[in-house]
Amino acid sequence: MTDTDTTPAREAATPVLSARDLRVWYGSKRGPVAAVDGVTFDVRPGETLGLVGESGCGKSTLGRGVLGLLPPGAAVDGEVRFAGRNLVGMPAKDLQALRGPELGLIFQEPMTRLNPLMKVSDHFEEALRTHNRGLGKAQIRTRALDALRGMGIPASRYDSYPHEFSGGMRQRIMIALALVLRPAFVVADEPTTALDVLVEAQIIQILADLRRNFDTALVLITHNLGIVAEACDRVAVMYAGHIVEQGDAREVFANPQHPYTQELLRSTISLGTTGLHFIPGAPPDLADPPAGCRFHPRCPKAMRVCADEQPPEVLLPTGSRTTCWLPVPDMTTAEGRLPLEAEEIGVADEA
Ligand SMILES: Nc1ncnc2c1ncn2[C@@H]1O[C@H](COP(=O)(O)OP(=O)(O)OP(=O)(O)O)[C@@H](O)[C@H]1O
Repeated sequence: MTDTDTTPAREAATPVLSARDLRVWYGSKRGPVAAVDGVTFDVRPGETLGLVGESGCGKSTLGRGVLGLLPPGAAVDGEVRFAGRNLVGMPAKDLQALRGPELGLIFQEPMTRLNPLMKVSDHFEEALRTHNRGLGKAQIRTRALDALRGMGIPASRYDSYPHEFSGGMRQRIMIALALVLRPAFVVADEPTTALDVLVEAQIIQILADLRRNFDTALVLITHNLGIVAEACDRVAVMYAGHIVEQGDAREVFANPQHPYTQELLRSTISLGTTGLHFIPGAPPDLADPPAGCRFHPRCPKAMRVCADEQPPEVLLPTGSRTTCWLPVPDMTTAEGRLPLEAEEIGVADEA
């Protein structure tokens, strides 16, 4: 396959958001936790980038770091280009002004984001008034009801309180609230985790409509590889603070290059699953990650070089990128390519 075979027209569009060498640390008793450690990616208009990886690999930190929504005590470095400006280091007031009308975030716990004392209508009025001062009450109502209808919430519930809705409905209200401002870029962090599969399918459909209708660029953080296969144009696979593989979602799923992606895909349950596969061991402590490739202690294809040196990022003919020594035989010695025995890396017992 050539580059052009797998490159959609969208690839040519200027990215809405570009992250370059983004790093985020948290302070901890054990020293700094490098939760995002040198991450680079682009998201283009109307594109959905799925961000996947095991728990604790830094997905939420990346999503929040991009939007400047990190807790106190977190440090961030690198560049996040959006509308010609770098969001990293931008004054809080300027960032606050971009959030909502330009940058949106959909969280996974709606009840903690909706004010129990405010009706749904109050939430919409507050969001729209803050960012569209010229809108009258009737216009606000029309915009809000349109957004709610799109989420399957009837107009008759406009004046209800959050506790009067089911969990799935509250999540849809939250999404409507984030989308009513039509932001150019949205991070959706596990937006469907707590929901049943029918509501989940509905929300994924709504997110797809959103990018089709408004060209919204979306980063979708999820544990569910099925959702990525169905709803994402591109996928980025995160392991221990790094993106280890990224590319066209269909290409990566059909032809995963990084052993971590291969293992992650093997661990997924499907109708054809005959036995359960899991990846031995656990992601490393990010306050003290292993030298070389961070996946090497768990990698079934690890070589000596993987334990010693960080792998380079390799651009593959398909347009995918992988950070792995396997595709670069000419960059290491024959000895470096000898297989690494499990006992040499201390995971023999766990495996
Ligand atoms: N506020 C914090 N203070 C200190 N460490 C944190 C904080 N938030 C996250 N971490 C650490 O940063 C690392 C990445 O966490 P993060 O929540 O970003 O991962 P994740 O891939 O989104 O996980 P999950 O899928 O479970 O949400 C973990 O080691 C976590 O313990």
